[in-house]
Amino acid sequence: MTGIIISDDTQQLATPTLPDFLQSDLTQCASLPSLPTVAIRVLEVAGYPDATLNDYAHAIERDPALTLRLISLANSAFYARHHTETHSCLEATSRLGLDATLAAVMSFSLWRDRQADDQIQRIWGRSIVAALAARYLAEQLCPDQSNFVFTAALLQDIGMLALMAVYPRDAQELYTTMPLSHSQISDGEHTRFGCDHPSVGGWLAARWGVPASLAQAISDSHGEISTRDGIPRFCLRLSGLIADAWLSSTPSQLLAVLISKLEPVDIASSISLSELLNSVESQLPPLADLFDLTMPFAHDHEALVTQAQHLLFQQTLSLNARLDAQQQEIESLRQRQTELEERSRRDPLTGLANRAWLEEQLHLHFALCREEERTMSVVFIDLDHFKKLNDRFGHQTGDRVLERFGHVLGSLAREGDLAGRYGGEEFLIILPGETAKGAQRFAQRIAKRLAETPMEMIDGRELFVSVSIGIACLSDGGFSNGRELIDAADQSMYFIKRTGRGGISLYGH
Ligand SMILES: Nc1nc2c(ncn2[C@@H]2O[C@H](COP(=O)(O)OP(=O)(O)OP(=O)(O)O)[C@@H](O)[C@H]2O)c(=O)[nH]1
Repeated sequence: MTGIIISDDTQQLATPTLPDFLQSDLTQCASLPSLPTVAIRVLEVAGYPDATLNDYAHAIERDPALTLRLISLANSAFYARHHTETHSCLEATSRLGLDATLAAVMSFSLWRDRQADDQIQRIWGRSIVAALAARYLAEQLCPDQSNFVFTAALLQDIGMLALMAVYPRDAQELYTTMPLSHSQISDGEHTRFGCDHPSVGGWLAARWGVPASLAQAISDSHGEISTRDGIPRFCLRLSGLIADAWLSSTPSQLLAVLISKLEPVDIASSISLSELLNSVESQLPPLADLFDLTMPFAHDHEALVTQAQHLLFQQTLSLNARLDAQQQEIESLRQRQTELEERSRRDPLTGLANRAWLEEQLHLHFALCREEERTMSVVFIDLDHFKKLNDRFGHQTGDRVLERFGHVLGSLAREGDLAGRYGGEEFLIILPGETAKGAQRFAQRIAKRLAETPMEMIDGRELFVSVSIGIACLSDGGFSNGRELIDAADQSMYFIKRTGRGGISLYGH
């Protein structure tokens, strides 16, 4: 038998704190759920480390109605499975165990003087379903804590009773929207009261003087489903969600959500949801009778769980389809972005790199070659007498010549080289790793190709163009940046222009 023992340790657990206004309203509320003297006396007994069952029984026997209820509970199918009938308070208490006795005393006491309106019926209905589910889970996962988990689950919603007493109208509005899940109710409570009912419940329980560990469990009862805060908390929190599903008009949908929440929790794979629901259903009627409750809905559990799994499967399929569609969209956006980036680097007439991309790449290669102590060269090309060509044959012919020249240049550049149009009829080729001699050979190949290849046919006559080429090599000039390298190649090119055009000049040679 496991009892709730108040030790110094448990007393040190944090008492839930509430907003000041709420604490003051709760404290001043005359109709706040309270415990009758007998329940207070039982709590006092629970506080003695060496309290005996006899002490409990004596405290309870002062209230004959309560005693009768406890005896009925002990004789109910839930507790009496393998026992003979109990007739005394002492026998009942020893059969129930201290935790269940305490929970029963408090629940009956709280329940007894309340009008059994629909709302309260639902709150207690949920608590009872949750308590049975919590007990089943705890028996599977942490058997030595099952009484504690049962008690905490049974009392997890007492904060709702307190809020109904203090703010009847607000609570009425909020709770008539039930069946909402309790996480939705908690959101509404936060908006209206600045905190939710589990915190209020924990505060109220602490005020009654229940063991601090129990008050803490009540205030933690609606947290996230994980085993991070321990298995008993996991059972407690899961029990509330099961009760939400049980009471819902669309149980399979809530169960589907629940199954997906349980998927990442390792320990959950050992729980059979349909067995759990069957167990709750078989134990519910006697317990509901004891509380004079209309029994919450009965369900076909096998069908319900299958339906929930089917629903989850469909949701997963449609989620996957949505993810696929999103993935495709992201892929096509990525492609489009790559295309746009590529286009923004190209000269539209020749298809070669544009000036901005040439300069960016030149600075990169310059820095890299210096760092790796490699050389590099740039080749600056200017078409000769291009103005005359335009004037004589027209701008369109000029464009076609530029386009074809760009094609020739592109075909002569090797992998790793970057050929581009620097502006107008000027072209630049970056040759990473290339010496001045190598760059010169490259320039000669261009000149040779131009001498052999007409750039245009005009009235059946071939039109050839010549170019002036300047070359600068990193090893030849003590250059400190890419800009200086281009300027040097440009100067060499102008030397050719000045000395008659159609030639190649190497900077510094
Ligand atoms: N068709 C065409 N012409 C262009 C383009 N860009 C620049 N030009 C022309 O190219 C000509 C360049 O003239 P200049 O700078 O005097 O050079 P040049 O006539 O080649 O003389 P030199 O370089 O001294 O041989 C100008 O008439 C520009 O209008 C273009 O995209 N298409």
